[in-house]
Amino acid sequence: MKFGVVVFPGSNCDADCYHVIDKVLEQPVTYLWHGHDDLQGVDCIIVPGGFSYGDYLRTGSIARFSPVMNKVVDFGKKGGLILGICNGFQILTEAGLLPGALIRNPSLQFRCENAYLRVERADTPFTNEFTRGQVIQIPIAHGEGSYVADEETLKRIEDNGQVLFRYCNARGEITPEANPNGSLHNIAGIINDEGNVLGMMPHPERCSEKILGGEDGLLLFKSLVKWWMGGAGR
Ligand SMILES: NC(=O)CC[C@H](N)C(=O)O
Repeated sequence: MKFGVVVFPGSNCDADCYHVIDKVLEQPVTYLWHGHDDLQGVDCIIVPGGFSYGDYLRTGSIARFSPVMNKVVDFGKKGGLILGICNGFQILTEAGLLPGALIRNPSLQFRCENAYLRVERADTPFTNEFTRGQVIQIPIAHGEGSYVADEETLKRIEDNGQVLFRYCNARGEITPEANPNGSLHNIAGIINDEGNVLGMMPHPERCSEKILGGEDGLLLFKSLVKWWMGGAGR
């Protein structure tokens, strides 16, 4: 299963994602330069975290106009697998591949810490290696990670089961105290209507090896490969 990691000016988690795919997951991976519009035949695109274009104007709002993003949007609309992490999630909402928006944390703080997440569904290409209701720990690192959407959109994504991860406490309870950034409904990650595009604020690539203090993130990458090898790729 061939992965592509998009690189914008200001991306800073691109090499971490590449490393996990290459050395831990042991799958083929290539970088996709923002200025090119060639997806190199990849099966899954990762839009990594960082500060694309310095977060000017609004996070993700400039990156969304990069030549590569035209192809990423086409790919997603045709059912291609896309994973947007942190700034990647922000870019995917700006590009219209995911509903809602990420705004500045109400605390006005850049939050860099471990967060507990509850896995809401285990029947998707991104979460089949987890169990439903599983509590996992994944680091967050962002200043603009507060998920918002209008009431109608929020109801639609909840009714459709598009929320895959919610911030919770160590016991898996969804509480305001466990919410690091004021996201509506404690939302940490959502998929699109069709289920092939995931955006999440926490960083699975930062907890995919024991030496980094945890491997919960690796299950997400493994889910993609399992789903692909299980028939989706043929
Ligand atoms: N780690 C990241 O991707 C940072 C995300 C974004 N630039 C923010 O601060 O909100």
